[in-house]
Amino acid sequence: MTEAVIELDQVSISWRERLAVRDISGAFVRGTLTAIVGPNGAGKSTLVKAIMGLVSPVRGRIRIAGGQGAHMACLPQIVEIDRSFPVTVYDLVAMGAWGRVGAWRAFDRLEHDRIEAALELVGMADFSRRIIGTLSGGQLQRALFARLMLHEADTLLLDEPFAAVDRATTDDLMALIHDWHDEGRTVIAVLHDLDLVRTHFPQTLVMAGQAVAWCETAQALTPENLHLARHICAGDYL
Ligand SMILES: Nc1ncnc2c1ncn2[C@@H]1O[C@H](COP(=O)(O)OP(=O)(O)OP(=O)(O)O)[C@@H](O)[C@H]1O
Repeated sequence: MTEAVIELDQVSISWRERLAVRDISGAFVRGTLTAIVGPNGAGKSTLVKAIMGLVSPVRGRIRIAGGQGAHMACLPQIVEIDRSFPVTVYDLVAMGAWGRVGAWRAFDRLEHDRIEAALELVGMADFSRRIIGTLSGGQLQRALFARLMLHEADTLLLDEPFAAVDRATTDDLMALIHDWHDEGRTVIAVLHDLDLVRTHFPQTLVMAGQAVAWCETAQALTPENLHLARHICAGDYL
């Protein structure tokens, strides 16, 4: 089955009058595991935000199967998390269930069990009462993965999930991503580690404002495509 869950039709997105993403067309197919790679400033995060409906394209269309926001959840860049906010790990993870429960209603036993199970899966069961400001980068990222799980979304977008985490945490969290993929979910992750992409991600979108390649990873991550992406982002072809 090759049903598109997210379809991009000549999508351009601007940031303060400048195009950050230019004329990207293609589809993320249901159940696929796709990496988005590219140099700094290539428009990767901007594209993720547009797919989540947080910014609008200036040209083109983004079609989401089931409508904008349907069954999608996003792991933001860790730098976007306000770690000074006085919230416990448990409450941070519980926020993932707000879509079902609402922000102000008490959690029932089922939601509580879901939160505990997610904390257990990410290896954070013993940290549930800790304030998030006291966590290491890797511990916070584990907690954010648990929050993402609470959404029970069919499509998951992760923006640099392994930035500032150690190898062991990367391996544990990568195993969770494989579990989601095995369950038939669509997973899209912005990544910088190309070896990790080659090992784990069957599909890759190489960005440099525009799409340089969007296909099977071995064909996308050629030296030519990576060279081209670097030069486009450096402004050599303007
Ligand atoms: N919130 C923002 N503040 C400043 N510039 C932005 C912002 N959002 C987008 N831009 C600009 O849009 C372009 C694309 O940025 P974006 O963050 O999407 O790239 P990226 O590929 O995710 O980069 P990185 O790998 O460095 O995170 C850049 O030129 C950037 O300066």
